[in-house]
Amino acid sequence: MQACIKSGCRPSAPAFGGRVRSDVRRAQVKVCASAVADMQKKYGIPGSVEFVEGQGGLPTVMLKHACGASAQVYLFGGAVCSWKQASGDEVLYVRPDAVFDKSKPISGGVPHCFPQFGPGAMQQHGFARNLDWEVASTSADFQPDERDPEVELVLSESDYTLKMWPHKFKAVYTVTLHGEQLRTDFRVMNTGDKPFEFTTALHTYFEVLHVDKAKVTGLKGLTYLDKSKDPKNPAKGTEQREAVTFGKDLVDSVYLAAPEHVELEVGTGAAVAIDATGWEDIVVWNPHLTMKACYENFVCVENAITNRSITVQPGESWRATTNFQVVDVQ
Ligand SMILES: O=P(O)(O)OC[C@H]1O[C@@H](O)[C@H](O)[C@@H](O)[C@@H]1O
Repeated sequence: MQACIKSGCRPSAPAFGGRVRSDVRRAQVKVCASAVADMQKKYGIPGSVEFVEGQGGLPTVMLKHACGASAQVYLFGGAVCSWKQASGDEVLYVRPDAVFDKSKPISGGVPHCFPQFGPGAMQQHGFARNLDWEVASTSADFQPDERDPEVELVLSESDYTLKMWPHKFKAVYTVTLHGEQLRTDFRVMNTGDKPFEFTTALHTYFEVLHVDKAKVTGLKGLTYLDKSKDPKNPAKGTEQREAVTFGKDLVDSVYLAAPEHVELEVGTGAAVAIDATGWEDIVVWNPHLTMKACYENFVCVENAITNRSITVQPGESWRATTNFQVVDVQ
């Protein structure tokens, strides 16, 4: 039997919020409706991959697995904003202050931090979560006996990105549903003629029953940088606890050279197992009272490259994958 994220359930809070000026919104929705229809015609796969308008009329792609699981990906930011189990239970979290008018990144789901995790020279977390990604392809192949719906998104340099980061690149992000598992594959290619460097993360927001009950396991013994007091001069330490806990204060730590498998217990008896390749660090973040309205409901566990920059030579690429799965707490 599949583990259920909400066993020991509570009613979930509405995931999406935010207001957009109505005239802006009407214009945006009109443009978007025809763009979405075009995408559906070109890339839609009946029953598996469907292009629909999301919040604020933004284009999204819905991945639907035969088991009943689904994922919704916004082209703005290339952000997975919903991942539901076959039961219909949501695993990710979108903050109530999230806006869907492109005035800022969507605060929630799985935003990209690229080409900078931050703090640093450019805007916090870079530009990839502020831009429209393009659909490169979709598929729904048997893997092996059911179809795995998949979308491949791409982001390349533009005048906007070149001003901040003077490099030619192609970022390719593939999101797949394999049964109830959510899989991501992120590749960064250097399409220019000089090497470049970047840091990056998948800034994943997970819904928890209550932050007091949430725990991240698998980090014991690791060196961490605690950014909660001074992000520019983090305090270094070694994690002594079997589980990182939350709810008493701001938690904002980067765990270096993290293992490929960590788990977030969400407080219901279920956990999200995160299996990664290519990522090196894990960032654990909960804003505590700096976000009074919602901090009790989520924890971010972020696969990241933060402590050193990745260098990619011209014509070469870097790659990292994640596999998210709901499991029962052992
Ligand atoms: O940009 P967002 O989604 O509000 O997230 C901000 C937080 O993102 C986390 O990744 C950082 O570790 C925190 O330091 C930062 O405050």
